[in-house]
Amino acid sequence: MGDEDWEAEIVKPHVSSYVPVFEKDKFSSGANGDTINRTSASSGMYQELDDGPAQPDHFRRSHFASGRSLGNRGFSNKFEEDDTSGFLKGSNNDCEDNQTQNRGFSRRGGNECDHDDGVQRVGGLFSSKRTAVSGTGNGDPYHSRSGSGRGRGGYKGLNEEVITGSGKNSWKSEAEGEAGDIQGPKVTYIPPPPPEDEDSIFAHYQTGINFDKYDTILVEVSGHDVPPAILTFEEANLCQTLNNNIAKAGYTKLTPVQKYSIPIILAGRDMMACAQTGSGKTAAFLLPILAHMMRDGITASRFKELQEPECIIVAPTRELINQIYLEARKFSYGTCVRAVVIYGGTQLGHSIRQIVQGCNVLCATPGRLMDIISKEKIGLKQVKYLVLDEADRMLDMGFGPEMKKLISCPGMPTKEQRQTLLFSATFPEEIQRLAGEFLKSDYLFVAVGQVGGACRDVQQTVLQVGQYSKREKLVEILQNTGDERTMVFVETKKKADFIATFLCQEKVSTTSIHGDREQREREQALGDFRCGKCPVLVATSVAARGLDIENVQHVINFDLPSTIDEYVHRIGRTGRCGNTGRAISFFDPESDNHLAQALVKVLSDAQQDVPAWLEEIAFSTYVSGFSGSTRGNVFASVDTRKNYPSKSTLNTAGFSSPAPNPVDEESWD
Ligand SMILES: Nc1ncnc2c1ncn2[C@@H]1O[C@H](COP(=O)(O)OP(=O)(O)OP(=O)(O)O)[C@@H](O)[C@H]1O
Repeated sequence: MGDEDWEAEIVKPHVSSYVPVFEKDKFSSGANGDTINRTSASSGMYQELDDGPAQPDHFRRSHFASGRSLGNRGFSNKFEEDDTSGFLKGSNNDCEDNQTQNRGFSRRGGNECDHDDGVQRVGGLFSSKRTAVSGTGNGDPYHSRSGSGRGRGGYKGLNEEVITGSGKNSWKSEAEGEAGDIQGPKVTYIPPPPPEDEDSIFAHYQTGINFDKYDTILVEVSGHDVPPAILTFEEANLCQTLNNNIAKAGYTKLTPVQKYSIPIILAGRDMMACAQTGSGKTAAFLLPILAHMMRDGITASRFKELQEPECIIVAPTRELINQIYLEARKFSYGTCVRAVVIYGGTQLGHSIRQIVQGCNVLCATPGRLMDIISKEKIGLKQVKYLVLDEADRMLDMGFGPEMKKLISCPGMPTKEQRQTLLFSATFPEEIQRLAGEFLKSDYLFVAVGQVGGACRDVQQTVLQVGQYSKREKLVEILQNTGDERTMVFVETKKKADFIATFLCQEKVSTTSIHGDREQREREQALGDFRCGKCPVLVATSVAARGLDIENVQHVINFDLPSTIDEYVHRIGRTGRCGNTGRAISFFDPESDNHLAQALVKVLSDAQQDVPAWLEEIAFSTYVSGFSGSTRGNVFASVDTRKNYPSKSTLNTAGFSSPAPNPVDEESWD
């Protein structure tokens, strides 16, 4: 029995959902009832303030307060003092908190993801036990990564785990943690079931004014024997129930990635697809998979001793996998296919209970998936479809090893026997090369153009703002945006709490999401943001990818991310599905110069204004041979394979009349 007494949990009826783990230690504040866990790993700001008797009352009162009147409160308040005593000092720690200073490949994807299940586990076939490898450069990029950021939910940095509570952060290797001295708390959170009524299941937001402009996007498909694209849902020849569900979801027209991916998947081909944020990649893989499952006549049965899902979908964060599950549930509504979601930060027994009720499509975060497999709660023999959403993230050093373990699990069909589908808005070359291990050699690569990967429906602005002026600028911007739903991205978990608190003090109704918050708090925060109760969400990169939230009009990069790909994902939280949005980024020349060149490329590719000062910085920090990750090409990402034929078309044209290839020739041969 591991840390979580899941067997007992299965037989015992639950007393209640929402069982807080640290009830005593929580303080709750503000009208929305949001809470901050004092014992969480984010020891910085909160513990400093909590521990001392001099904690200002207004801090407690204002945190997550509701109401919004951005008066001229100025900045000469308690937080000014904190600038030097707490936050700014702390922010240096913060930077170490989550990250190595390496800004390259090893940090791709930002600082947070969901490796863990909230408890530390030892032993077992797929135990979380990992060897901390201190060195890099052994030739295998996967070997130099950390295992799971365990404990409280976040990615703690490569090979390291932050031990808090001593007043300053110290570093500890994972191997030490494995010895058992950092036992995570037992996770008891049971997420509330999603609403079951049809209206809620099919609730959707409207496509935007630029939805039809998708028709002018260039698409390139490379590989042999490419199935022709379809132009309408009817051409996909899906069964009636699926068609009904598509109609109820409000889909009348295919997006480009759907036009190309659906026939490829229906033809049984492996594929890697890169398409801009918010352009419908989820339905692009769900619909053909469900169509095949319906054709093959599978039925979920709670009476099977061992559940053997036909489809496994993995994604890097809990909130994203939950969203994918809701899409799967929507499209499979009224069919015999049952989708299940399991993710970390929730009670393991709850995950198992969901599975044993019947599971055809298993949506999972990697940590929880490997746990369930190690406990032999699912069999893998029937897996016909394996989907990696945010595939570049799933294959990087953070999750890649977990994914490698997954495909070599006992019973898992080989890549020749299953269909593997990789989707993302970004796909760096080095990750594409790693992906070969997962895909059949004749996989197809679909690149749905949007220059540099940033969505053109997002109006991008970059402002030069030094570290010390950022808060003032943030408030100034929020004063002008009224109640617009805004996501504010910061680089560290502690800073997320700090800025959320600061904004609440400024009477901006704000909540925050990051990996040190309990899962219940994360879901509450997202819920409050989604429904507009808190129109501002301060987030770390844990919310950068995939989240599809109605009416996010605005993304602010309070801190720029370390990679340009992460920037593309973050700003993609707005301007989705033909809607327009705005992104404002604070560029601090003290820390962000390494991004200048890539930013100039992304901005100019998306036909945005490029500030002269940014061009100057880019020029002065010029790195020869830079192509902006996989950029330097009209497509977000290009197929790195050589000698594969490719065709690019306007996506309305199928493959019959290829448009002139706008791609520089050396990239496509
Ligand atoms: N054909 C369609 N017609 C109308 N709405 C659609 C269509 N396809 C997808 N959508 C909607 O567009 C929104 C964005 O889709 P989705 O989340 O799949 O984008 P994505 O490409 O996966 O984005 P990201 O790269 O950020 O993960 C969703 O609300 C989805 O329901």
